[in-house]
Amino acid sequence: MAVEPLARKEIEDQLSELPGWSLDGDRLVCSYRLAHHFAATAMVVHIAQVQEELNHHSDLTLGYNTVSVAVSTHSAGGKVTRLDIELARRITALAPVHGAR
Ligand SMILES: C[C@H](O)[C@H](O)[C@H]1CNC2=NC(N)=NC(=O)C2=N1
Repeated sequence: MAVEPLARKEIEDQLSELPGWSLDGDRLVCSYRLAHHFAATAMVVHIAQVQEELNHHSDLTLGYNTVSVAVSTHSAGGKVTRLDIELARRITALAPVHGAR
């Protein structure tokens, strides 16, 4: 079943419950800072596990002690859908486990 792009108002409502996340063009983005490189790497692996579970994948960028995430739904023309909101919620929930800020 095709997943539909969310209306701007709906995205903004959802973002109000996703601290640190914002809309950058058509993508939801968030950047985290961690204590050191290994912690950042572990967070990337954790996010990858969740993405495989959801079958929905972000563009993930690993820095020295940073993790940046950008997500949109390819099959919806690169727009934000409920699948992106769900992934953002899951990443937000796992971030504190890694001490990410
Ligand atoms: C075949 C597989 O279901 C698709 O390629 C999935 C995988 N992960 C995906 N991730 C994202 N962000 N958008 C998609 O449309 C998407 N599609």
